[in-house]
Amino acid sequence: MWRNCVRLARRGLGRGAVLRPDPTVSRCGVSKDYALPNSSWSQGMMDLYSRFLEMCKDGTWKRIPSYSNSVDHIPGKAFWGVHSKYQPQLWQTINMDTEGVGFEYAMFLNPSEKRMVCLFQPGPYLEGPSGFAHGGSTATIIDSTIGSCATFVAGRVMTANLSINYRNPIPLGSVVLVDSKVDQVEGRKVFLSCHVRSIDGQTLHAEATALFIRLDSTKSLQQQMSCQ
Ligand SMILES: CCCCCCCCCCCCCCCC(=O)SCCNC(=O)CCNC(=O)[C@H](O)C(C)(C)COP(=O)(O)OP(=O)(O)OC[C@H]1O[C@@H](n2cnc3c(N)ncnc32)[C@H](O)[C@@H]1OP(=O)(O)O
Repeated sequence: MWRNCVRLARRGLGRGAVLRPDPTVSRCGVSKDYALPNSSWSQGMMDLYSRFLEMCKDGTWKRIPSYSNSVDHIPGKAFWGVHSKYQPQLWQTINMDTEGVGFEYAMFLNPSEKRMVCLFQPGPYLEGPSGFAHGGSTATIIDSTIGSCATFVAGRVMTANLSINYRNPIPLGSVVLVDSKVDQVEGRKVFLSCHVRSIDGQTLHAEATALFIRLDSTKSLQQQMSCQ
Protein backbone atom coordinates (compact mmCIF):
# COMPACT_ATOMS: atom_id res chain seq x y z
CA MET A 1 0.00 0.00 0.00
CA TRP A 2 2.78 2.39 0.94
CA ARG A 3 4.50 1.84 -2.42
CA ASN A 4 1.20 2.49 -4.17
CA CYS A 5 0.83 5.76 -2.29
CA VAL A 6 4.29 6.88 -3.28
CA ARG A 7 3.63 5.93 -6.90
CA LEU A 8 0.26 7.68 -6.84
CA ALA A 9 1.79 10.76 -5.28
CA ARG A 10 4.64 10.90 -7.76
CA ARG A 11 2.28 10.34 -10.71
CA GLY A 12 -0.04 13.05 -9.45
CA LEU A 13 2.78 15.48 -8.89
CA GLY A 14 4.27 14.67 -12.29
CA ARG A 15 1.06 15.66 -14.00
CA GLY A 16 0.85 18.79 -11.92
CA ALA A 17 -2.34 17.49 -10.32
CA VAL A 18 -3.90 19.64 -7.65
CA LEU A 19 -5.39 17.93 -4.62
CA ARG A 20 -8.92 19.07 -3.98
CA PRO A 21 -11.05 18.80 -0.86
CA ASP A 22 -13.45 15.90 -0.78
CA PRO A 23 -16.51 17.40 -2.51
CA THR A 24 -18.97 15.42 -0.43
CA VAL A 25 -17.60 17.12 2.62
CA SER A 26 -17.03 20.70 1.49
CA ARG A 27 -20.22 21.10 -0.53
CA CYS A 28 -22.83 19.79 1.84
CA GLY A 29 -20.86 20.44 5.01
CA VAL A 30 -21.07 16.82 6.16
CA SER A 31 -18.17 16.15 8.47
CA LYS A 32 -15.91 13.24 7.80
CA ASP A 33 -13.61 11.89 10.44
CA TYR A 34 -10.18 11.59 8.82
CA ALA A 35 -8.44 10.37 11.99
CA LEU A 36 -9.64 6.81 11.52
CA PRO A 37 -7.79 3.78 10.17
CA ASN A 38 -7.59 3.46 6.41
CA SER A 39 -5.75 1.13 4.06
CA SER A 40 -2.66 3.37 3.99
CA TRP A 41 -2.02 2.84 7.71
CA SER A 42 0.95 0.58 8.39
CA GLN A 43 0.74 -2.33 10.82
CA GLY A 44 2.70 -0.24 13.33
CA MET A 45 0.17 2.59 13.09
CA MET A 46 -2.72 0.12 13.46
CA ASP A 47 -1.13 -1.57 16.48
CA LEU A 48 -0.51 1.72 18.25
CA TYR A 49 -4.02 2.93 17.43
CA SER A 50 -5.50 -0.28 18.87
CA ARG A 51 -3.40 0.12 22.02
CA PHE A 52 -4.75 3.62 22.61
CA LEU A 53 -8.32 2.58 21.77
CA GLU A 54 -7.98 -0.13 24.42
CA MET A 55 -6.93 2.54 26.95
CA CYS A 56 -10.03 4.57 26.03
CA LYS A 57 -12.26 1.84 27.43
CA ASP A 58 -11.84 2.87 31.08
CA GLY A 59 -12.07 6.58 30.21
CA THR A 60 -8.39 7.34 30.87
CA TRP A 61 -7.90 8.32 27.26
CA LYS A 62 -10.30 9.82 24.76
CA ARG A 63 -10.02 9.64 20.98
CA ILE A 64 -10.23 13.03 19.26
CA PRO A 65 -12.00 12.86 15.89
CA SER A 66 -10.58 15.01 13.09
CA TYR A 67 -13.77 16.70 12.03
CA SER A 68 -14.47 18.59 15.18
CA ASN A 69 -12.08 20.95 16.87
CA SER A 70 -10.75 19.76 20.18
CA VAL A 71 -12.68 22.61 21.83
CA ASP A 72 -15.78 20.69 20.85
CA HIS A 73 -14.81 18.02 23.35
CA ILE A 74 -14.73 20.34 26.33
CA PRO A 75 -18.04 20.53 28.13
CA GLY A 76 -19.49 24.04 28.03
CA LYS A 77 -17.01 25.39 25.49
CA ALA A 78 -18.06 26.92 22.22
CA PHE A 79 -17.01 25.40 18.92
CA TRP A 80 -13.95 27.41 17.92
CA GLY A 81 -14.43 27.04 14.19
CA VAL A 82 -17.96 28.37 14.17
CA HIS A 83 -16.87 31.89 13.19
CA SER A 84 -14.63 30.79 10.35
CA LYS A 85 -15.88 30.29 6.83
CA TYR A 86 -12.81 28.13 6.19
CA GLN A 87 -13.40 25.66 9.01
CA PRO A 88 -14.95 22.83 6.95
CA GLN A 89 -11.91 22.76 4.66
CA LEU A 90 -9.28 22.62 7.39
CA TRP A 91 -9.24 18.88 7.82
CA GLN A 92 -9.11 18.10 4.12
CA THR A 93 -6.15 20.41 3.68
CA ILE A 94 -4.40 18.49 6.37
CA ASN A 95 -5.40 15.00 5.32
CA MET A 96 -5.91 15.53 1.58
CA ASP A 97 -8.31 13.46 -0.47
CA THR A 98 -5.96 10.59 -1.16
CA GLU A 99 -5.27 8.33 1.76
CA GLY A 100 -1.67 8.00 2.82
CA VAL A 101 -0.06 10.85 0.87
CA GLY A 102 -0.19 13.56 3.52
CA PHE A 103 -0.80 13.68 7.25
CA GLU A 104 -2.15 10.37 8.49
CA TYR A 105 -2.78 10.78 12.16
CA ALA A 106 -4.94 10.01 15.18
CA MET A 107 -5.06 11.97 18.42
CA PHE A 108 -5.81 10.84 21.94
CA LEU A 109 -6.33 13.01 25.00
CA ASN A 110 -5.59 12.11 28.60
CA PRO A 111 -7.56 14.77 30.48
CA SER A 112 -6.22 14.04 33.97
CA GLU A 113 -2.59 14.22 32.79
CA LYS A 114 -3.33 17.23 30.54
CA ARG A 115 -1.62 15.28 27.82
CA MET A 116 -2.35 14.87 24.12
CA VAL A 117 -0.66 12.27 21.95
CA CYS A 118 -0.72 12.04 18.20
CA LEU A 119 0.08 8.95 16.15
CA PHE A 120 1.61 10.33 12.99
CA GLN A 121 2.47 8.61 9.71
CA PRO A 122 3.86 11.16 7.23
CA GLY A 123 3.15 10.48 3.55
CA PRO A 124 5.18 11.26 0.41
CA TYR A 125 3.69 14.73 -0.12
CA LEU A 126 5.42 15.78 3.09
CA GLU A 127 8.88 15.00 1.76
CA GLY A 128 11.68 17.40 2.67
CA PRO A 129 15.10 15.76 2.53
CA SER A 130 14.90 12.74 0.21
CA GLY A 131 12.90 10.01 1.98
CA PHE A 132 12.24 12.07 5.10
CA ALA A 133 9.52 14.36 6.40
CA HIS A 134 9.91 18.08 5.82
CA GLY A 135 10.66 19.95 9.04
CA GLY A 136 7.65 22.19 8.42
CA SER A 137 5.33 19.19 8.43
CA THR A 138 6.86 18.04 11.70
CA ALA A 139 6.28 21.54 13.06
CA THR A 140 2.67 21.40 11.87
CA ILE A 141 1.90 18.14 13.59
CA ILE A 142 3.66 19.31 16.77
CA ASP A 143 1.80 22.65 16.75
CA SER A 144 -1.52 20.88 16.17
CA THR A 145 -0.95 18.32 18.91
CA ILE A 146 0.33 20.84 21.44
CA GLY A 147 -2.39 23.27 20.32
CA SER A 148 -5.12 20.68 20.88
CA CYS A 149 -3.69 20.00 24.31
CA ALA A 150 -3.62 23.73 25.16
CA THR A 151 -7.14 24.06 23.81
CA PHE A 152 -8.35 21.34 26.12
CA VAL A 153 -6.88 23.11 29.13
CA ALA A 154 -7.50 26.76 28.27
CA GLY A 155 -10.13 26.91 25.53
CA ARG A 156 -9.42 29.22 22.56
CA VAL A 157 -5.69 29.66 22.20
CA MET A 158 -3.12 30.72 19.66
CA THR A 159 0.52 29.79 19.34
CA ALA A 160 2.73 32.66 20.52
CA ASN A 161 5.97 30.71 20.52
CA LEU A 162 7.05 27.30 19.26
CA SER A 163 10.63 26.15 19.67
CA ILE A 164 11.69 22.85 18.09
CA ASN A 165 14.93 20.93 18.26
CA TYR A 166 15.12 18.44 15.41
CA ARG A 167 17.19 15.48 16.62
CA ASN A 168 16.69 12.76 14.01
CA PRO A 169 14.89 12.86 10.65
CA ILE A 170 11.51 11.11 10.36
CA PRO A 171 11.41 8.55 7.53
CA LEU A 172 8.36 8.92 5.29
CA GLY A 173 5.90 6.10 5.96
CA SER A 174 7.23 5.45 9.44
CA VAL A 175 5.09 6.00 12.51
CA VAL A 176 6.01 8.36 15.30
CA LEU A 177 4.34 9.30 18.55
CA VAL A 178 3.95 13.01 19.24
CA ASP A 179 3.54 13.28 22.99
CA SER A 180 2.62 16.67 24.45
CA LYS A 181 1.65 17.94 27.87
CA VAL A 182 0.83 21.13 29.66
CA ASP A 183 3.66 22.08 32.02
CA GLN A 184 2.30 25.27 33.50
CA VAL A 185 -0.53 27.77 33.24
CA GLU A 186 0.06 31.38 34.26
CA GLY A 187 -3.00 33.54 33.68
CA ARG A 188 -3.56 33.53 29.92
CA LYS A 189 -0.23 31.82 29.22
CA VAL A 190 -0.10 28.08 28.69
CA PHE A 191 3.37 26.52 28.60
CA LEU A 192 3.71 23.09 27.02
CA SER A 193 6.35 20.61 25.99
CA CYS A 194 6.45 17.81 23.47
CA HIS A 195 8.57 14.87 22.36
CA VAL A 196 8.40 13.07 19.04
CA ARG A 197 9.66 9.51 19.24
CA SER A 198 9.65 6.37 17.13
CA ILE A 199 7.07 3.85 18.30
CA ASP A 200 9.71 1.63 19.88
CA GLY A 201 10.80 4.69 21.86
CA GLN A 202 14.41 4.23 20.74
CA THR A 203 14.69 7.29 18.50
CA LEU A 204 14.02 10.83 19.61
CA HIS A 205 13.07 12.70 16.45
CA ALA A 206 12.24 16.10 17.90
CA GLU A 207 11.53 17.93 21.12
CA ALA A 208 9.65 21.17 21.49
CA THR A 209 8.42 23.76 23.92
CA ALA A 210 5.58 26.14 23.25
CA LEU A 211 3.71 29.09 24.64
CA PHE A 212 0.04 29.47 23.84
CA ILE A 213 -2.04 32.52 24.77
CA ARG A 214 -5.68 32.18 25.70
CA LEU A 215 -7.96 34.43 23.67
CA ASP A 216 -11.04 36.29 24.82
CA SER A 217 -13.77 33.62 24.83
CA THR A 218 -16.55 36.13 24.22
CA LYS A 219 -15.17 37.27 20.84
CA SER A 220 -14.80 35.49 17.52
CA LEU A 221 -11.27 35.09 16.21
CA GLN A 222 -11.92 37.79 13.59
CA GLN A 223 -13.17 40.27 16.21
CA GLN A 224 -10.22 39.44 18.41
CA MET A 225 -7.71 40.09 15.64
CA SER A 226 -9.34 43.29 14.36
CA CYS A 227 -9.15 44.78 17.86
CA GLN A 228 -5.36 44.65 17.85
C1 LIG B 1 -1.94 18.10 10.89
C2 LIG B 1 -2.94 17.38 11.71
C3 LIG B 1 -3.85 18.31 12.42
C4 LIG B 1 -4.66 17.69 13.48
C5 LIG B 1 -5.81 18.54 13.85
C6 LIG B 1 -5.89 18.99 15.24
C7 LIG B 1 -6.54 20.34 15.29
C8 LIG B 1 -6.42 21.02 16.55
C9 LIG B 1 -6.66 22.43 16.36
C10 LIG B 1 -6.37 23.25 17.55
C11 LIG B 1 -4.95 23.56 17.68
C12 LIG B 1 -4.55 24.74 16.91
C13 LIG B 1 -3.08 24.76 16.77
C14 LIG B 1 -2.64 25.75 15.77
C15 LIG B 1 -2.43 27.07 16.42
C16 LIG B 1 -1.88 28.05 15.47
O1 LIG B 1 -1.26 27.73 14.50
S1 LIG B 1 -2.19 29.68 15.78
C17 LIG B 1 -1.44 30.48 14.39
C18 LIG B 1 -0.07 30.98 14.68
N1 LIG B 1 -0.12 31.97 15.72
C19 LIG B 1 -0.48 33.25 15.43
O2 LIG B 1 -0.75 33.61 14.31
C20 LIG B 1 -0.52 34.15 16.62
C21 LIG B 1 -0.11 35.57 16.24
N2 LIG B 1 -0.01 36.35 17.47
C22 LIG B 1 -1.09 36.89 18.02
O3 LIG B 1 -2.18 36.88 17.45
C23 LIG B 1 -0.93 37.55 19.36
O4 LIG B 1 0.40 37.93 19.54
C24 LIG B 1 -1.36 36.58 20.51
C25 LIG B 1 -0.53 35.31 20.52
C26 LIG B 1 -2.86 36.23 20.38
C27 LIG B 1 -1.16 37.29 21.85
O5 LIG B 1 -1.73 38.57 21.74
P1 LIG B 1 -2.58 39.20 22.96
O6 LIG B 1 -3.77 38.34 23.22
O7 LIG B 1 -2.78 40.62 22.64
O8 LIG B 1 -1.62 38.99 24.19
P2 LIG B 1 -0.45 39.97 24.70
O9 LIG B 1 -1.09 40.96 25.63
O10 LIG B 1 0.40 40.48 23.58
O11 LIG B 1 0.42 38.95 25.54
C28 LIG B 1 -0.09 38.30 26.71
C29 LIG B 1 1.10 37.85 27.50
O12 LIG B 1 1.81 36.86 26.75
C30 LIG B 1 3.16 37.28 26.52
N3 LIG B 1 3.54 36.93 25.16
C31 LIG B 1 2.82 37.13 24.02
N4 LIG B 1 3.49 36.63 22.97
C32 LIG B 1 4.63 36.13 23.45
C33 LIG B 1 5.74 35.49 22.85
N5 LIG B 1 5.79 35.25 21.53
N6 LIG B 1 6.75 35.06 23.65
C34 LIG B 1 6.71 35.26 24.99
N7 LIG B 1 5.67 35.86 25.62
C35 LIG B 1 4.66 36.30 24.86
C36 LIG B 1 3.13 38.81 26.68
O13 LIG B 1 4.39 39.31 27.03
C37 LIG B 1 2.10 38.96 27.78
O14 LIG B 1 2.74 38.65 28.99
P3 LIG B 1 2.36 39.47 30.37
O15 LIG B 1 2.69 40.90 30.08
O16 LIG B 1 0.88 39.23 30.58
O17 LIG B 1 3.22 38.83 31.42
